[in-house]
Amino acid sequence: METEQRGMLPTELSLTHRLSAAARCGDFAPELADVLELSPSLRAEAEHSSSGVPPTTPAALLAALGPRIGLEVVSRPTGRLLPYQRELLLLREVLAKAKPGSPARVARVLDAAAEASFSWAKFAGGSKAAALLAAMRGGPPTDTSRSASEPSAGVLEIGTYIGNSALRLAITLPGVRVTTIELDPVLVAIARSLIAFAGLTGFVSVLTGHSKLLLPRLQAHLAATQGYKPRPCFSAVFMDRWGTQYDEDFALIQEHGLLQEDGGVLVADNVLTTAAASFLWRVAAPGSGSSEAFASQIASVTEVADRSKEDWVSVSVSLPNSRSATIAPQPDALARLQAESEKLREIVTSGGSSGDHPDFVQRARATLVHAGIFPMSYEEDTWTEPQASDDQQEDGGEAVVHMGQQQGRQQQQEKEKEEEKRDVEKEEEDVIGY
Ligand SMILES: C[S@@+](CC[C@H](N)C(=O)[O-])C[C@H]1O[C@@H](n2cnc3c(N)ncnc32)[C@H](O)[C@@H]1O
Repeated sequence: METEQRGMLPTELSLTHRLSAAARCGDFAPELADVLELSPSLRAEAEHSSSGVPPTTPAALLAALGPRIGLEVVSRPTGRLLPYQRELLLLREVLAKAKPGSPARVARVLDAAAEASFSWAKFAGGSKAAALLAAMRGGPPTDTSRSASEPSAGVLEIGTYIGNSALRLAITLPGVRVTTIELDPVLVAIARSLIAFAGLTGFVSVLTGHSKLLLPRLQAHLAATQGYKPRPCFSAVFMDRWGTQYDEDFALIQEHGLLQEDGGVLVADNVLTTAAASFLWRVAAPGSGSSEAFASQIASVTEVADRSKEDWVSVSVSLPNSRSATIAPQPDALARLQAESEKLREIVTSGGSSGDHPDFVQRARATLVHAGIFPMSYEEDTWTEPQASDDQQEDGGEAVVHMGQQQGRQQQQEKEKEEEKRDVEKEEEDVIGY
C-alpha cells in the first residue's frame, strides 16, 4: 500500500494529487477533491507556523471550502453512501454549524452529531473522551517541561480519523503541540480541514502514514520541522486503533524512546472490545514485570453511540526505568486471545463484519480478568463472592468472569506480596551497597 509511505512529504503529495484526480472522476464523493487539494498546504502551515508562514485563517478556509463542499445541502443522505461520504458530512456539519476559529464550538457540533444522526461516528466521545482527557490533564504534557537531554514534543496520537480527539487534546492542553498520525490520506485531508477551521493549525500537526513507518522517523521529522534537538520525546501518547496492533506500536515507542521516561502518560482506547491482550500484558498485568515499567489503571467506559456497550481504556504512567524493564512471556490464554482478535480485525477491516461482536467481547473480558487485568470499578462495583460450584462454572460467561476476578485478585495479592518482598530485599541491597 502506498499509504504506507516510505518518504514523508513527496509521497504524500503525489498520492494526494492522484486521489483528488480520482475524486474528480467520480470514484469518491466529488467534493472530496477540494478537501484533498488543500491538505498538503495545511500540513506545511502546521509545520512552519512558528517560523513566519501565515496560517490559513478559519474564515478563509470556510470561504474557500464551504461553497465547494455544498454547505447549503447539509442533510443526511439516504441509501448507500459513497466512500468517505460520512466523514465529509461531519466536516460539512462543522463548517455549516460551528464558528470559525472556535475549537469549543467545533467540539460541540461533533458531539451533537455523534449523539444525534451520526451514530456511526467512530471517535472517542462521552465517557471515553472524558477518560482520555482526565488522564492527559493528570500528566505533564507541556512544551515547557523540556529537559536538555529529552525535550518534550507534546502529545502524540496514533489514529486520527477526522481529528476529533486531536481537537479535544488541543483544547484540554492549551499551548501543547499535538502530533497525530493517520494511515488513510483522505481522512488526513478531512482532519486537517477540521483542525484549520477550528484555528488550531499551529498546534495540531496531522501526518499521513502507517505508524510502523512513521514512528521510527518521527524524531528526525520533528527535529527538521520544529527545530527540536537532540531526540525529542512525547510527554503523552494516545493509541486509538485496533488493540492487537498496540503491541507493535508500543515496541517502536519503546525502541525509539518516544515516550518520556518517568511520568510519561500512555493511554490506549478499545483495549477490551478489540482485546489488546499482548499490550495489556506488557503494561498492566500483575506478574508480567510490567509494574517495574508502568503504573497502570484501566477505566471502564461506554461507547459514544451506544451507552450499553462497555469498553476499557488503559492509562499507564511511565516509571524511571520504563524502557529497560524485563517482561515475562505472556500466558498462552492471552496469546490465543490476541490471535483471535487479530483474525477478527482482518474480517472487520476487509468489510466482512460490522464490527459488533458481543460474544468475542465477553470472552475477551473473561480472559483478561483471569489474567488479573480488569478495570478499577470491577472490585468496587461488581465484585460478588463466587459460589464456586462446578455447576456454576459450567454456566459460562458470568461465572467465568467471577472466577477470573477471584484469580485475578489472588494473582494481584501474590504479586503485591512479591513486590513487597523484593522492595525489602532491594533496600537491604542498597544498604549493603553503601
Ligand atoms: C478509532 S479511529 C481514531 C479515532 C480518533 N482518535 C478520535 O477519537 O477522534 C482509528 C483510526 O486509526 C487509523 N489507523 C489504523 N491503523 C493505523 C496505523 N497503523 N497508523 C496510523 N493510523 C492508523 C484508522 O484509519 C482510523 O482512522
